[in-house]
Amino acid sequence: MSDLSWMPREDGLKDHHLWSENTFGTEAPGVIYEKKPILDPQGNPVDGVYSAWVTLNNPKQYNSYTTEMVKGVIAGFHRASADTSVVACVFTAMGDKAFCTGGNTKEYSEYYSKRPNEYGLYMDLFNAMVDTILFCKKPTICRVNGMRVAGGQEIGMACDIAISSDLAIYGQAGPKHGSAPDGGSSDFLPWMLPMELAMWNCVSCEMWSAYKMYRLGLISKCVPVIKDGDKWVRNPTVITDSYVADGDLVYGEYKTGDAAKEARAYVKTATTDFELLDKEVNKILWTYANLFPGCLIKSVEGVRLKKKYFWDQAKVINRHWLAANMSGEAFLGFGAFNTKKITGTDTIDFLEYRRRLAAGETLDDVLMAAVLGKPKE
Ligand SMILES: CC(C)(COP(=O)(O)OP(=O)(O)OC[C@H]1O[C@@H](n2cnc3c(N)ncnc32)[C@H](O)[C@@H]1OP(=O)(O)O)[C@@H](O)C(=O)NCCC(=O)NCCSC(=O)C1=CCCCC1=O
Repeated sequence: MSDLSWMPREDGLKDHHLWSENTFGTEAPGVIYEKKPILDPQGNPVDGVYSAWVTLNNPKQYNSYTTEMVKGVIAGFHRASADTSVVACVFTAMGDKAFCTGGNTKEYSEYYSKRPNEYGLYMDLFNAMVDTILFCKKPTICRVNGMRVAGGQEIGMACDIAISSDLAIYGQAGPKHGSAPDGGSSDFLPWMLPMELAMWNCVSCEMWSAYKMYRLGLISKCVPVIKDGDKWVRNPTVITDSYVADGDLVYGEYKTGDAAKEARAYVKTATTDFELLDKEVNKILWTYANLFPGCLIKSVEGVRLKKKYFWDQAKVINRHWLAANMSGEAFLGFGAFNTKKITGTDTIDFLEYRRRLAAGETLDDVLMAAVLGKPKE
């Protein structure tokens, strides 16, 4: 007897989503979740297969993520993961300035500093955000629409592939503003850049151009977004027309002097258009759509495993250090950045801080007041 109709079976689709659509919204600050049809190479939408877009929406604060937004990102990647009609998940942000500049420094300074237990709970959410990106059962693409800095760099690197606007800058901010790049950068950067460059990028807080990161292999592609009439203009603040000058590598380095001033002035008033960025994203989505979904995600996760290796080892102990640090250097660093309009300076007096530590002073309010800026008259 070959008919199995006698076996009891349950029909229909189960709902595997953990969060409702209410986690998302279109009001800033927030996270937008959208499903968009996959486009064929001619730009025509195809039936029944989608990309999921998770969009950080806090452009006034350079798309830094608030606590609520962290929850939105977790929900977004989980929703994409559990939706079989989704081919891949695109992680991007609103506007043309920033993809994300990390944790919200206003929240860090005004709420989390001097509240280490609260920040520990926040870090549990932050870690879950990186975990959910790395767990997503769909390939993930970071569509870098602008600067990718600090925690923004970390959640961006958690994605499988990055396609970038050529106006974007990349770097860390922690050691300057009171934290350590422990939300993924100290784990991912040494895989993705040569070790010495990973070290310098992690600690120096220098901002490197998208072209430099393209040259170094941190990102897959970097495209122009300035449109002058019908002409695309590559970021004029960066050297892109030569590789070597005077025996040194120059491709991707910033121009200096008058050339830099002129280029910066041009960029300030230029019109941006993300058509080429979206074309690149669509090309990748189309490639994915035409692969076996099971074999594709197994291959992706096989590579991700290596990224996860160091992240998984350090994320829990890092959470505890970051929580404790909220009572010390984070109070100073994020406090200085958050009060820059009041004091006129966005960092502490590092040298005075070092002198006082060397003299064995306690880290009390007297020391803190001595190294922070003062309200302007
Ligand atoms: C270098 C910058 C990214 C860009 O500098 P610049 O181009 O000069 O712009 P600004 O004038 O500084 O910024 C424009 C306005 O945006 C506000 N802004 C920018 N970033 C943030 C942020 N992260 N949170 C809140 N608001 C932000 C800025 O205040 C301006 O507002 P205004 O009202 O004055 O117009 C520079 O902006 C910069 O360094 N930003 C701070 C980066 C930072 O320190 N991020 C947090 C690092 S820590 C972190 O992300 C972590 C993640 C997980 C693990 C632990 C951890 O610490």
